[in-house]
Amino acid sequence: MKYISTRGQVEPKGFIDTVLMGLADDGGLMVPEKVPTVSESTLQAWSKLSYIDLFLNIFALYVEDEIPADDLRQLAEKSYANFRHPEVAPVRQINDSLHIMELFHGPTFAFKDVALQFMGEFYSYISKKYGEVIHILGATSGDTGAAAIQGVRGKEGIKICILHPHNRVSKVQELQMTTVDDQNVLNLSVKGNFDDCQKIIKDLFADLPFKKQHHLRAINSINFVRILAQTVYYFYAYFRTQEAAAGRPINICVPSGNFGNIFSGFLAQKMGLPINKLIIATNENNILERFVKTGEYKPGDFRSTHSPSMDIQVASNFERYLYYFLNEDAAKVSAYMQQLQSEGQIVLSGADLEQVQQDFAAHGASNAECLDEIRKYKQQYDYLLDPHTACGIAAYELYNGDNEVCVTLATAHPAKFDEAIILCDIKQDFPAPIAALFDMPQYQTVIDHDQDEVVRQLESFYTLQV
Ligand SMILES: Cc1ncc(COP(=O)(O)O)c(C=O)c1O
Ligand SMILES: N[C@@H](CCOP(=O)(O)O)C(=O)O
Repeated sequence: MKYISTRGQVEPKGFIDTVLMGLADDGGLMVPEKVPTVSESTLQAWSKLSYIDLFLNIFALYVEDEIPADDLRQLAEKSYANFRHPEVAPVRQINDSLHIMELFHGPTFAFKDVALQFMGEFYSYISKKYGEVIHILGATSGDTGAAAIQGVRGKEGIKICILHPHNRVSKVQELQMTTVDDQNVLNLSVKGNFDDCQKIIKDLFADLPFKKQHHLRAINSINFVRILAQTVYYFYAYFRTQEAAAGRPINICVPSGNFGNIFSGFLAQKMGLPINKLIIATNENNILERFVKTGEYKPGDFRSTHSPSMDIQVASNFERYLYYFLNEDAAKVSAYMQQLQSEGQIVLSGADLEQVQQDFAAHGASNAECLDEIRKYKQQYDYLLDPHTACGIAAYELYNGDNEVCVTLATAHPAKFDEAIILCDIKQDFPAPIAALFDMPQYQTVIDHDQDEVVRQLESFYTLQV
């Protein structure tokens, strides 16, 4: 299996080189040269597998012989060993049409752990086996950073620097990142928003001499392995729901920001998983909703909402979708991305827009709707939603048709976002690992939104002996 760039200017690469490259060297995103498809009989066989065995079967199609099967199994087992639920990502039935897949049983209580625990193990393996220097650089609206830091803290041969928007992540997210005192971790709290942080790191990755000199590696969903690891739970969600669905079509509804999570669902669908509808749920930063409803992809004004991890206007995986939408024509993708940069928007209409609407439904929940859903589900089902999942539930309620079943992905534990829960007049108990954070000292450097300052911080971090 080889991987190529959505912009067509990178020589085909193997799996490991693709992971190490992160953002493609031509500014695009890496994708498989050919998406492997699975037959109905394979789906049938996979439907009984444990989470880890399913992971290994899916990864085998993409990694081929680059990582020996025993090594891959060990990496997967280690990655999921410290999840609090034996199933990794259990599915709970809420009522006849709604199932919730809980993706928050990992160490940092958000769905990012599912892929980032594996990435931490994977980078450590590559560093030991091939002597690669791993200097992770990432941007976060709160969850990716916490999960990535947790995945690699204290690991030999790896340093990690995470940029988060100053005062724009929840208190628990901030504490999860900044109470880590390992010498291989640097937290930069940037006076700006997530899009500013993401732009800085993408520009640094695009500076190829800088990237090479400092061995920069990506953990955000620009890295294809993040997408692949997330694909596993779409299969798992589908299989766990099939019996209760009893032949009814199964939709999957996904709280979305950077478009990485839902793109993993799109990939699962391309591989042959018969998901009926993929429903995009966003908040008041509703660029994805506007795109699906009107064909206009245009970053708007940034809004701070009750679901801060989805406060994103520039969704980096949109380019991967565009690539498949444009029938894998890299030249057209480059032209569209050029247009986005020069004109600030991409507009699709007519049959193109109809195609988008066949691929996705989308809803951007208002702040009020988000809180209403939290209150309603607590009252009706005694189930406490986190505000991102609550946006998902609002979209499920709008788009799940009669006689359809929907799995809504619960992307975080409500304890991470108590700011929203308090507004609903609900008092929750914090799980012990979260409660413990409040007594710990914090380590972070607050900086202006300034790429040169990030470079200075990185250069001094990389000279430190850890
Ligand atoms: C809790 C939570 N829900 C949803 C999302 C959106 O996921 P994605 O960025 O992959 O679209 C994020 C972060 O991105 C998140 O942290
Ligand atoms: N919500 C994310 C934003 C970054 O998304 P990623 O999937 O590209 O890592 C976060 O929690 O940081």
